[in-house]
Amino acid sequence: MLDPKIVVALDFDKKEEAFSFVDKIQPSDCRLKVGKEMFTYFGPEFVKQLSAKGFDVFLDLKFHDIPNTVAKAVTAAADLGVWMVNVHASGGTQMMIKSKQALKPYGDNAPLLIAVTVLTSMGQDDLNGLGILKTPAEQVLALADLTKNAGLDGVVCSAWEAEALKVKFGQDFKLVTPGIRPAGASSDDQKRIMTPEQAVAVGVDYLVIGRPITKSVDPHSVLQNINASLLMPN
Ligand SMILES: O=c1ccn([C@@H]2O[C@H](COP(=O)(O)O)[C@@H](O)[C@H]2O)c(=O)[nH]1
Repeated sequence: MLDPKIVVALDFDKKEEAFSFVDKIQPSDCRLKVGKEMFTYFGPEFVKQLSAKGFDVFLDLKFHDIPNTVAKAVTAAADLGVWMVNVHASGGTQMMIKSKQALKPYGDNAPLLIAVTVLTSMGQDDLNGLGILKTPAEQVLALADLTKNAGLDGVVCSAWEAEALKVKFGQDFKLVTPGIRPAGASSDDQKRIMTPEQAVAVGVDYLVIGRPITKSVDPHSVLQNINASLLMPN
């Protein structure tokens, strides 16, 4: 069975541009991530259109609210038929437990439920600004611990934390990492970055990549080249 590792962040403000990209690729090349921008513009119908083309969709809305509200939002995502959905681990244990319970009726068809730890755009200064004195790695570990204990399937983190998380939580605990940048690419607003090849080598399960692919002059070739690089031994 195909299990593409790349999840392309479809952050476009025009549906036509997103479809022009999607029409050049296959579900065997990558999965697709729909985040706040495209979901706010184009809604559930857009997600259904991507699924109808055969793509697994990661609905990256990072729910963060009281347990009842988040559990219902996660249920709505499951009804939409997405492959993966996420919440913020900092929403707390009860919020995560209730969200996981909400997916029970879906059995094997439930989406993977993962939790965001520390955004990849944040470094030590950003954490300190929030009054958090732990290092990003320590804070990720603490939030991943809450996530694992709440029974979720994995976390969103940076590839920098991947090795330690796999050692502590095991191979089945999924690691989904944005902040992936091919060598030489601009880091944009990302702070904790790693190349696709290095990220796979440290145990990342799914690589979220947006602008380095979608803003390039030949996005399809960039995607193919990254996929090819993942097959080569380091
Ligand atoms: O910690 C996080 C969580 C989510 N994201 C999302 O991933 C993509 C990254 O896009 P790039 O263009 O490759 O930077 C984007 O949709 C973010 O909302 C993240 O970057 N970091």
